[in-house]
Amino acid sequence: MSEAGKRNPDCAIDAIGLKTTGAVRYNFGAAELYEEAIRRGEAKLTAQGALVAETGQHTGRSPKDKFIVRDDNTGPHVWWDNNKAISPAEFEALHADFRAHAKAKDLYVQDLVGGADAELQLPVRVVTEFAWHSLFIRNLLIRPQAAELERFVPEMTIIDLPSFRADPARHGTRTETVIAVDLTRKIVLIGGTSYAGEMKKSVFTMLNYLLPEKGVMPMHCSANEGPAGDAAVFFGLSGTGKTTLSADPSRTLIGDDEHGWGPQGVFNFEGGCYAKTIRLSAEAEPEIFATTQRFGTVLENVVLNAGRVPDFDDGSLTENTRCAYPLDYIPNASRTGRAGHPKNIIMLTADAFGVMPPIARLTPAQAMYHFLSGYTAKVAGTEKGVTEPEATFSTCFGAPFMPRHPSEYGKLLRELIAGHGVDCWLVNTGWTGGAYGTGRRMPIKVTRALLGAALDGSLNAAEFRTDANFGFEVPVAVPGVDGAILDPRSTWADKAAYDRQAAKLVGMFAVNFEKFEKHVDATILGAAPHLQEAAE
Ligand SMILES: Nc1ncnc2c1ncn2[C@@H]1O[C@H](COP(=O)(O)OP(=O)(O)OP(=O)(O)O)[C@@H](O)[C@H]1O
Ligand SMILES: O=C([O-])CC(=O)C(=O)O
Ligand SMILES: [Mn+2]
Repeated sequence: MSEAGKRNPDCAIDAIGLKTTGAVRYNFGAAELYEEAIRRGEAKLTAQGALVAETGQHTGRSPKDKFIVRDDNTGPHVWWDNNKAISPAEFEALHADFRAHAKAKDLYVQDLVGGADAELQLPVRVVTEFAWHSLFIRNLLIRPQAAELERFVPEMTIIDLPSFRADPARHGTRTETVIAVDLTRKIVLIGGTSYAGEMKKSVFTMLNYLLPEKGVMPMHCSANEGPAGDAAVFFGLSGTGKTTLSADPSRTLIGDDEHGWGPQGVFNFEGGCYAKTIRLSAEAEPEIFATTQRFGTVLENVVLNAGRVPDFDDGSLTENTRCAYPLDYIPNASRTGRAGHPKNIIMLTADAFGVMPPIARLTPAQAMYHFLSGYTAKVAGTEKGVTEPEATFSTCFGAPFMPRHPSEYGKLLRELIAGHGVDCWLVNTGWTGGAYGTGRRMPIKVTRALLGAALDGSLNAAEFRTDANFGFEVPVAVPGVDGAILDPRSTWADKAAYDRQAAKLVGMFAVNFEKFEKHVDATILGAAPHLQEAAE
């Protein structure tokens, strides 16, 4: 048994009101959790020593099954148009039923921390039914030192019981799946799903609620730092490239998904990464690929071939295949999880309409407009034979995780951008040469070259044109990049089709932004895209 495991493990669950006649495994490390997960038939070993688990029905988050307890404390502060409420009584019933469900189960407990800033950190106790979930969350959050564990007092509790089935009549849920968040008592109950990402995003949701009151901006972004100490943050919705682009051998990785920006600068909420692995290639993403080839990494819904080698091209379980690893599995990752104030903010979008340029410079007002819009596009399900992409607007680049009104986050960000003179950029990692179905995905090499120029400051010296539709500035030439790709219209064989597609997208932005109009001033409204007569 590990050193930490020698502490009375029952105390750890007692303290949060749980009891079980089963075993309680406290703060097990990777080796012990591997043995447990394999012994219990939860997971398998890959040929290279990673652990791989399947999640069954739920291979992604279930945002429609997420609920926040509406009480006197949260009532006035939560953005209820975006968050579903359950009553304190429904949560109580759920909590009691979770306790009953756990009463004879073996349970895994991890004492971890959210937030790399000592002043702002949130100690979290995570109790799971699955050993592999225990390893996942141990990889993802910050692992306290032994001395810190001795005096660990949890502020937040997560109980994750995938075999639990919620009862809509009794618990106020939509289905048997539930993610119930009590922001007041800092308890999250997860049932009816095995998707591990729910746990990490629960901590994110909690910090997104707690930190604005302390004047700290929580962000769905990755972050890294250049050799001159220049930090950059990369906002973006799922699949836009936060994880891929923040892993950059020339820069120190701070984190891949969730950060705070406070008076001291930027800090990671987490101690690990959760990377997409579909079609992962050693050539395009060597650092991330390497994490999948070693002991300790958790692969989720990745299919193995007969030799137990991961087949990253196999999306038969889901397109959302993932790997979860501690931050230090990336060479050149920060040991502190902290950096100074960002010099650059990148807003990532995967524009499947092929309308947006691969990079554009934003004014502070345009940055606020795009932050509140939170645009990306999803490619339609191939099985249905539909080729038309679907626009997604998710405010703050993370609406499912934002308990407060976007204007609160927007105000914080606006002040920080102004106060620190940050340069802002929009980067399209989506389609070029046409929309999805006609064009191709932006080569990662191109995106990296453009980002390199933005982050080292050289791009600011380029010649820019103003985009006719979006009003932002687009570089005309960048050393090392084929100039044609900078102007999306020029990459389309059919210019009229481009203009129609651009008009459609501008229209979608306008409709989406209506709900924010009364919350923003004229400067931000003036940064909205406007349809122009096309050139030529
Ligand atoms: N030009 C590009 N830039 C970035 N990623 C690209 C590009 N072209 C293709 N990709 C692929 O797109 C995916 C980007 O996913 P990534 O994991 O970085 O998203 P994310 O923003 O971290 O999402 P999540 O919040 O869900 O973790 C990767 O699978 C990557 O290989
Ligand atoms: O949490 C997840 O499932 C993955 C993620 O980062 C996101 O969706 O933004
Ligand atoms: Mn990611």
